Amino acid sequence: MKMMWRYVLKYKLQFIARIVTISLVALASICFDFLMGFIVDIFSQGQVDKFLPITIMSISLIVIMFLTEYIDGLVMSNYIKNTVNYLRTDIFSKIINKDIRDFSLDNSGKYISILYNDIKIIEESFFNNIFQVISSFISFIISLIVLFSISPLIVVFITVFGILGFIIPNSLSKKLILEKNKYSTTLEEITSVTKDLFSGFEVIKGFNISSKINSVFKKSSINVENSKKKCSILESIIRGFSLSFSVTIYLGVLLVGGYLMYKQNISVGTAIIIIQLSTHIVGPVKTSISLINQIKSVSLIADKIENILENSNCNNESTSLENFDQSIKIKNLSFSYTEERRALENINLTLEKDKKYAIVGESGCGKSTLIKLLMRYYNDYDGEITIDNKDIKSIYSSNLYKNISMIQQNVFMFDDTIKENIRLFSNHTDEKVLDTCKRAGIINLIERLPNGIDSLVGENGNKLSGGEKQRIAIARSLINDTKILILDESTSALDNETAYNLENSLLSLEDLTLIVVTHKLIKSILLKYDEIIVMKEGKVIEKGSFESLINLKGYFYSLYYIQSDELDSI
Ligand SMILES: Nc1ncnc2c1ncn2[C@@H]1O[C@H](COP(=O)(O)OP(=O)(O)OP(=O)(O)O)[C@@H](O)[C@H]1O
Repeated sequence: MKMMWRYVLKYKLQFIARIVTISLVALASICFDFLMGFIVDIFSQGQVDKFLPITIMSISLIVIMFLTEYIDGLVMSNYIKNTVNYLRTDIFSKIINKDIRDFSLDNSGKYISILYNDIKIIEESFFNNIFQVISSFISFIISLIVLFSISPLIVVFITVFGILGFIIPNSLSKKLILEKNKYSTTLEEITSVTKDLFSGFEVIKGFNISSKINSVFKKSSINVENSKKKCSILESIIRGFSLSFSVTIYLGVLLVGGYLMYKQNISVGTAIIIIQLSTHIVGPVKTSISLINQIKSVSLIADKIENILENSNCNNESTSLENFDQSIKIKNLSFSYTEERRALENINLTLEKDKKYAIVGESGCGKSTLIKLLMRYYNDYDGEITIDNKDIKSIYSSNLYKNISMIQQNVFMFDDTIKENIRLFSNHTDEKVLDTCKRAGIINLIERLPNGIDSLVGENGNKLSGGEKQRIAIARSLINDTKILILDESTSALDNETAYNLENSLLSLEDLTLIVVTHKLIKSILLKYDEIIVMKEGKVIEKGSFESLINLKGYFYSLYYIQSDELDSI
């Protein structure tokens, strides 16, 4: 909850300004009560000479009430705009700065739900209500002081019933807090489910499972509505209690005021002022209980957001790496995703600058995991990875990712132009983008498109083929003159000829350290690698040139034999 108060007070001046403006609105409304009393007294006592001044006062008050209400609205909308925007962008940046392990602990639908559903609940139940409570409190105190000066008896009566009216509904608030939290969880679930179902649209159609999917969605939707219904019922019980107590107070004040007037202790005008002021006491007692409960109900949501945003890894970046000059060294590297099984075990490797490495092995042997650690996707491994003798954990991200980049099997495309997808919103010129397109082998595609590099790729590149997306991803790395390029099955979507040409051209780039994870064991390509790293069950079991591994007649030999008909010709 502390986190929420930090956001509430982020724009302190605007917060204070809003308190001032709501106080003015409350004061203007109390002035109106007095004015009503004065007007009644003037006429009941026949003071005609005061008619003109009271008319002028009335007109002035109308103008003041309009202005205070208008200024208060302006101040409030400004405050909410800035605070909610700050809250949302801050949460977004915390999510985006998570490391991959932390990020993948939660379904991305949860993050989306925080950014939209939870923030909406927080805006409505927390930010708006805080000011309403403050406003009610100000009206309550002023009215109470004024009433006390008129009749202490009325104040005693109000205080007793006010306290009772506060305590009883308040005891229901804990239940409401829990229900609100459940409601937020069901919203999260439905967002995750919807996101997953839409992502799998093609599978749903292809396997004709629309009706089953409808029932999955219906179940989530029913959960949301049931949970919302429980919250509404609880809120109406709380409102019912508040209403009963406030009506009791209101009627009690009326009776005492009427009695005082009957005894001629007070004038008719003063009786009207008492009745009017009591509405400023009853109103706040009635509303602030449910407002305070709504504010409290946000506390569990706030705690949940805080937990989700917590980052288990602290940032240790303190070393610069302007250029990659020597080698990457991996020493005694072990890593597990889960406690049950090691994905990598005691890996020792040296990858020298400008050399070309192929990593091979059966599916699930740990190839992708190894390169994810090289990319620093995960930090919690045993052993050490250094680049030019600098621990990669300590290298500034900006330096690390300037020197090293990776292209994966599934290429992510922004819903933007080919140009922006290649230069990733940096300042490279069109000429440079086109030149890179040539090197990555997509210039033919670009020339066919009416808008060239300014053509839109569609949501996640759905206007492009898998092979085109992979070539755009390669161009994305080449444009930044990356020193170390890692390909994780990146040519899998290309036809054999294109894949061969692309890999060949990357292998011929002299100032590039190339690390390629591959399943395709093609002799003519493998011969060009300086070293082939062979993995099995999380370990590096063989390494060397193609010739030496074949001569070894070990694991690589059998892998190659299974895949290749060429063996006889070696
Ligand atoms: N995020 C994850 N959580 C838990 N286990 C994982 C995760 N990613 C991979 N693994 C497991 O770690 C092991 C190594 O996976 P990895 O993806 O590195 O294999 P790979 O050799 O690249 O396989 P492939 O050639 O099929 O891509 C596998 O047993 C896999 O199931």
